Amino acid sequence: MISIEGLSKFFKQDKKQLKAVDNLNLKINRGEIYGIIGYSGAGKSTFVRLINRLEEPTSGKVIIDNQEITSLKSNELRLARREIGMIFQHFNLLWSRTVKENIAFPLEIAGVSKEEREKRVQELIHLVGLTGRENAYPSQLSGGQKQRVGIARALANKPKVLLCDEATSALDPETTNSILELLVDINAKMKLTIILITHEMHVIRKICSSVAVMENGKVVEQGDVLNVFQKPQQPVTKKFVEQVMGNNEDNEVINQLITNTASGKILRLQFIGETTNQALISEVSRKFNVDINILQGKITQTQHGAFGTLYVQMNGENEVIKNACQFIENETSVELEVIENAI
Ligand SMILES: Nc1ncnc2c1ncn2[C@@H]1O[C@H](COP(=O)(O)OP(=O)(O)OP(=O)(O)O)[C@@H](O)[C@H]1O
Repeated sequence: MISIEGLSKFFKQDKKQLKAVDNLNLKINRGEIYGIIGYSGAGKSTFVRLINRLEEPTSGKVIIDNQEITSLKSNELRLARREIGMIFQHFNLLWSRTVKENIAFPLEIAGVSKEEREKRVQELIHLVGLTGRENAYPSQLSGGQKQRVGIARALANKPKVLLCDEATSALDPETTNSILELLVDINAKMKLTIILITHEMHVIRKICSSVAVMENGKVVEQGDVLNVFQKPQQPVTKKFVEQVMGNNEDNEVINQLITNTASGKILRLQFIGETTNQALISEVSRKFNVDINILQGKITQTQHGAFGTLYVQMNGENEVIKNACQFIENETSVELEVIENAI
């Protein structure tokens, strides 16, 4: 468990005090992938750098598994840092060293024997999918491969925690996905806690179980990713959710659907953590002899199942439609709202 208590970092800027991180309080469970999202300048990087004390806090505590990181002396801090790996947006690799030598670097510093180093480096190269590239230099690698080296290096000393500072922001969407999948794989295999900062909600959606939203140095909202997607409270959170879901639920859209739909009933289906959204439509259609047309909507996958809204048109006899609706309401976790009888 990681506990952040009253953590603050103030900088002096033009004789004024800038509150980059302002009284942060968070609890992060062991083994989870915890996302911190915020726009540029929100204080995310400063926060993540306070966790391993790359930045010294103005006040407050960081406690990892009962060890107060913020009160450690420099010797103790050096040892504690072996248990906190970090990866960066621009990879921070050593350009004059090969892939193998970059990954071995933290092991050399930790005084690991040559034989053991070589064994561990081979394991890591295999883990991050870089077999065959051991002797390449960073300049010969793609962005995704460079980040794989960064990840292998961060994992060399078998840390308990991995900090990811905008680790996919310099990568194209496809490479981003492959790096995110690698992080999920590592999280499951090594049971390590991942704290990831980003300004992209799809990164949170894809791999995080919990999220905190930062604005002006403060956490303005936090919770399970599904809950935050379902009921974003703060304007900034709503904007982030719209990055993924769009903003298609206004009355105008619904009115248009009603006008354009000639028969049957229009239903709004809200999926929250559902794993079988496609199966539901075909199941209801088969079971009740109704036709279901998907009119519009968006379903997206999170770590805890599907989330989103579908507008559908259901055609059939009134009594049958009623039974089908009752089935959806009573037998599934999908929330149903009958919008309107089409004319
Ligand atoms: N060393 C520093 N000295 C002075 N001000 C700083 C320093 N580091 C960060 N800041 C300021 O603190 C605020 C938060 O910066 P931070 O980099 O943590 O935000 P961020 O959310 O990570 O944004 P970005 O994604 O753009 O890096 C900004 O206003 C920044 O200018």
